[in-house]
Amino acid sequence: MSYVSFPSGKQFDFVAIGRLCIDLNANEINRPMEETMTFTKYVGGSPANITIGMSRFGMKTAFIGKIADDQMGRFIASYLQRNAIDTRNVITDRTGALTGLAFTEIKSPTDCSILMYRENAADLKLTPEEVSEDLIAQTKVLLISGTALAASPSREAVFQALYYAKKHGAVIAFDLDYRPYTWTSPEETAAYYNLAAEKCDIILGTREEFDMMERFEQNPERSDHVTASKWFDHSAKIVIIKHGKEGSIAYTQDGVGHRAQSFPAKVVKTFGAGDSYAAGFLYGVMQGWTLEKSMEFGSAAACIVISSHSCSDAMPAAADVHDYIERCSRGEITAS
Ligand SMILES: Nc1ncnc2c1ncn2[C@@H]1O[C@H](COP(=O)(O)OP(=O)(O)OP(=O)(O)O)[C@@H](O)[C@H]1O
Ligand SMILES: O=C(O)C[C@@H](O)[C@H](O)C(=O)CO
Repeated sequence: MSYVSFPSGKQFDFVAIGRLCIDLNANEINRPMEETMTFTKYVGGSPANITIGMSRFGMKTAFIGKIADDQMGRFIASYLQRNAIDTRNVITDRTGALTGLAFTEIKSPTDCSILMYRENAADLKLTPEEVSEDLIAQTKVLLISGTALAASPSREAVFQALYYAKKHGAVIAFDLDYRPYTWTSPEETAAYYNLAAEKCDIILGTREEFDMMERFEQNPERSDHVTASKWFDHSAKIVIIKHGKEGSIAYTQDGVGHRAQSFPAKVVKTFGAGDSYAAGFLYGVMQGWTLEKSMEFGSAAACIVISSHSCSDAMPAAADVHDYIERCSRGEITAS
């Protein structure tokens, strides 16, 4: 059964808007940042990672965002291009804004944190006038991500993109991607997240991210079913609530909860699980697979990324994900 129908006759399968930054992932893992001496540089930012994932699955993709006018910005643009992502709407900032940097600390597979440098970040400078209506008119799916809502003018740029997506019939996916360090107050955060989510067809978030949006007021029991139901009064067709290693549940308008277990993984770090899960899941539903199969595919893609050093560069091809699922079914992969 198909819960979302994707428009046909579009040039792009998938366009995302939002954060483009640099991840500097600790090379010396299993130790605190104070003792970490070297890092490897990767493209980062949740929507960028998801787009790279979709492109590796063979989807036709493009990105809408803003990069700094410096070596880091040029590194990001060329990496996207090498991954066959259309960058016609990746704008170069001319105001002296900087590329956001995320230094990751990998103390253990379950204890990872991020040290962010996001003062005057270029990605938050994208203006509504810079969002290309033509590009959004030409995509089956538009993905938005929460961090771009944290400040103006990027916030208004996202709402402009939502307007164009509705106007031209693109399916809208929202990865909540809540990063507290980019926001100033819980009230402001919840207000903008809720306003954007009302307009979206597919909403993906962790239990904690939905808690942030609900502020515990409407749902003191933290029930996934209560969380999902609210969005079906707006535009949502699918609401996914992720529970890390415990798996995920997708609710549909008929009130049914579709569950997916996670797969075993030799975890290096947990960053990037949500991004690869989103890419795998969206790819699956765009192939017309069942929700269960799409979630399974997303869960296996997540395992590949969390077993690797990076988020973006580790995004797998579809054959790698199928292979991972088969190896798990043969008992060849066990948890770390
Ligand atoms: N330790 C783990 N072992 C196996 N699979 C995992 C693990 N952690 C996450 N996953 C898989 O990844 C999916 C998404 O993970 P999670 O709920 O942690 O998302 P997230 O918090 O958005 O991720 P991120 O850390 O990238 O922000 C889960 O539903 C699960 O399938
Ligand atoms: O901005 C962050 O929080 C880190 C990102 O750059 C990282 O690539 C990520 O978003 C993983 O989900």
